[in-house]
Amino acid sequence: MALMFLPLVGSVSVSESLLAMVTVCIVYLLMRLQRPSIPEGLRRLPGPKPLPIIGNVLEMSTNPHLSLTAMSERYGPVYQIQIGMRPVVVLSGSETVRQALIKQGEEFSSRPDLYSFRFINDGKSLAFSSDQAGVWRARRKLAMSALRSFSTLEGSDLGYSCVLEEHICKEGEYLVKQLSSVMEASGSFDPFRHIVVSVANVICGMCFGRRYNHDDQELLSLVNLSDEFVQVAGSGNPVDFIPFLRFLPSQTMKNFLKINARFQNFVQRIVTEHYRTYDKNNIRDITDSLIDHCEDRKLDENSNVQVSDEKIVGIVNDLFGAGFDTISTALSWAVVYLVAYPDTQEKLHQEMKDNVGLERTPLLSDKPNLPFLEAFIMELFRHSSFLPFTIPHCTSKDTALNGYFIPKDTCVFINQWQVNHDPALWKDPYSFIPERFLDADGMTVNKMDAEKVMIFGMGKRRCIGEAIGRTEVFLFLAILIQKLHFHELPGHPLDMTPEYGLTMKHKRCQLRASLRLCQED
Ligand code: HEM
Repeated sequence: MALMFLPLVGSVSVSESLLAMVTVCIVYLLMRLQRPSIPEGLRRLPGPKPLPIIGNVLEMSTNPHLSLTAMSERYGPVYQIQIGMRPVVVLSGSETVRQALIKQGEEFSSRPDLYSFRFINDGKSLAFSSDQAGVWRARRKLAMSALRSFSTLEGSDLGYSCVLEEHICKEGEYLVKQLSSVMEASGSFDPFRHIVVSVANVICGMCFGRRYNHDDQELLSLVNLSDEFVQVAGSGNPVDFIPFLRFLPSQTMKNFLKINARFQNFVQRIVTEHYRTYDKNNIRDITDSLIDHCEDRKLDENSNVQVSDEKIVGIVNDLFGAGFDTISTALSWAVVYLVAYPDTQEKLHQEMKDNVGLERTPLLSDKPNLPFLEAFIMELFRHSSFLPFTIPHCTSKDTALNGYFIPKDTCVFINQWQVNHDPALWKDPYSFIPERFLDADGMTVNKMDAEKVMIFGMGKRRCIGEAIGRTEVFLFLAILIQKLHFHELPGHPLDMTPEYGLTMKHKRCQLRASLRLCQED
């Protein structure tokens, strides 16, 4: 268990360690003396007894989604752990999560001020920063409207319902060609390495009006760094909660800072170019539309909230970052599941053949005729739960949940993984069974069951890219299933153990794919 500290702890002298420990002990004792009193009628939160200084860090293990799920079986859907000296409330169970994020949404919608979040987008991230509520609301509204207008724009080609669909279909077809040529040249391919470029190109098109070649070194070096980003930004990173760890040398933290700086530079250069070529009468993409908002000073006319230009244009940084990592993780997992469950892969291909055919590119309008594909995607979201926790939340005032008192400014973890594996909600939750989402006739997806899956969060902080995410996963996957047959590389058995982080990825692997012939029986 202590292994999780190793990347964070370097060589320090004995006297420095002692001084740090004594300081921490004093702070710990002071904090215990200051424990909030519980208002009448409410109870103190249950939870495991914390150790001095480190709290419950050792019990969290390297897979907090599993250990915190196990704790919820013991302490119930609302309990408190302590990471270092900071109390953290953990929520699980669909009803409790819904109560907190929807019915008491206002009280649970802030973000905690966590150390690692200060480096994301230079501390100005829409998703991670602890912006004051009015500023966050204004930026979120702007981001949603920019996303909506640039994803629903009319496509230039006949047959596409919108520019988003056109982008995805073109990138999907290009991805098939790319995988085929890599297969021809090398005999195997790394799914994440190629999917991430195709997905990044879709969001780059919307945000910056450009696409990149699959061999573009600058884009590749950026998108392939996301593994280290998500490891640090995942819920429960000790450095966010144990202040003295910040002063110890850590390669992981150094890499995290480097990734953020590189990301920031990449976007900043594109934004500067956009400012230089901005033309009010020709708004080319989301970056232009955000610059336009700044120029017009039309932001949120109904409120007096002032948001800096930097924070407005910086929204594009969040959209680009969230827009490629989440979707490429989902799609890369999807390909791995297709290989792990070959009968399911064949059933999906057969459904495609029967309802779309093998000649034309699948479209969004085919969705109602591909219920098994929809069920497969729901089961992929549920079973992999590749976003095991939402981004941490924080209480904006003293509140109560299920009769327990939760003080203002308490960090809150929402365990999506637990909701998706709760035996009270799902029969045989650890098995991968896409059919569980189909009605008895096998022809329609049961919407009530589909809504129980939690992967985009819920309530006021719910993901603003959900519609785009669902569209991309569906269309890219439809194209891949129609055109390619995926297999294991002999001698390289699949390892489906996820690596914990903000988004959990499968281990990098080599797979094989063969082109499906159009006249195949
Ligand atoms: C399959 C794809 C995706 C998944 C599973 C996903 C999931 C999530 C989750 C769990 C959250 C945190 C919710 C919370 O803290 O309660 C979130 C937030 C967010 N997502 Fe996504 N997301 C996806 C795609 C996207 C895309 C494509 C974009 C943008 C183009 C995007 C933009 C954002 C933003 C800006 C936030 C922060 C919202 C806020 O704090 O107000 N996401 N997403």
